[in-house]
Amino acid sequence: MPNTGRDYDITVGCFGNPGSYSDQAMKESFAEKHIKPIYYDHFEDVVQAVSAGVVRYGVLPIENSSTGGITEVYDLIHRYDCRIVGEQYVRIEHHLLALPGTTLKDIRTVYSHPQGLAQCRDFLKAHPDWQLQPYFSTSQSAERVQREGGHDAAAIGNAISAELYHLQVLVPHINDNTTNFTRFVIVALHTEKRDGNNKITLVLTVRHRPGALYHVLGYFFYAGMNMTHLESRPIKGRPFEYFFHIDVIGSLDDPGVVKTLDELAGNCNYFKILGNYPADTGGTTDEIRTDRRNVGP
Ligand SMILES: O=C(O)C(=O)C[C@]1(C(=O)O)C=C[C@@H](O)C=C1
Repeated sequence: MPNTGRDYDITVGCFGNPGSYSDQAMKESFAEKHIKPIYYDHFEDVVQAVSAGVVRYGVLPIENSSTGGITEVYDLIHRYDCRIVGEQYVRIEHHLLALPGTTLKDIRTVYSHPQGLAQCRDFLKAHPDWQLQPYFSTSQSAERVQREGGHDAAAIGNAISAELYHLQVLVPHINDNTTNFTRFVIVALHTEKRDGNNKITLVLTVRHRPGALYHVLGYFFYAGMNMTHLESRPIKGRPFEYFFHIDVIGSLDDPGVVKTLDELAGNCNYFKILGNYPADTGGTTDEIRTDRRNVGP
């Protein structure tokens, strides 16, 4: 994040409450800053707070290595006209959390964020009698189990939540995919220009004719720009037409990249740059790369 010289001023909107994975992402991303976090129950609240200037930045999950794009977040960033100014990968290690003394036989209800439930589907399938209850975030689920104080409930969340909300880890490492990562984005109202911005996020629509997307992707291929993500989102009121959200490696300081994007924009019905920011190249991404070699069904 940029050094504003007035770090104590930095208000950051974060999804969930203390202990959520978004909280973890925020703390890693702003590790060297003094921030004032404000927590929100819904993804939209975070984006709205950024858009209204209540917070300077917002932290939201956008993509998971097991369950794919968190489509609501793509739509919100675009709809509220926010910009992406950073990204942070976090390794997701889900555990089954319950009050000390709880046994598996006691459990009737399991709370978690829908993503938490989706990422532990195989483990949960082995307990068909449990009622799966989607709740705001993983950490709020843990907090609820503590607050309600019953041995008939458990939450899916991380070890930080277990500690914060005085729960025991009843079953560790319950995510289906042992190499489970979520990519978080840092959003702001405006683009931030700084050295090391090497990833670009775009949103565009293509002309309605055969091969239009192929044609668009060809620009990246011929410019040698590595495309790291493509997500299609339906356009409201225009059935079977899509916004394409695209991440490519490149910097807007590079005249070749700017020229390629200009040409590309000329071939789209709609084209917007949502951000140019430093790709997260921390230790986690090296782990992801290693894991990519272990592909399987
Ligand atoms: O519930 C949380 O703790 C969150 O930060 C949300 C969230 C998500 O929506 O993807 C973040 C990371 C994990 O993938 C599971 C849940």
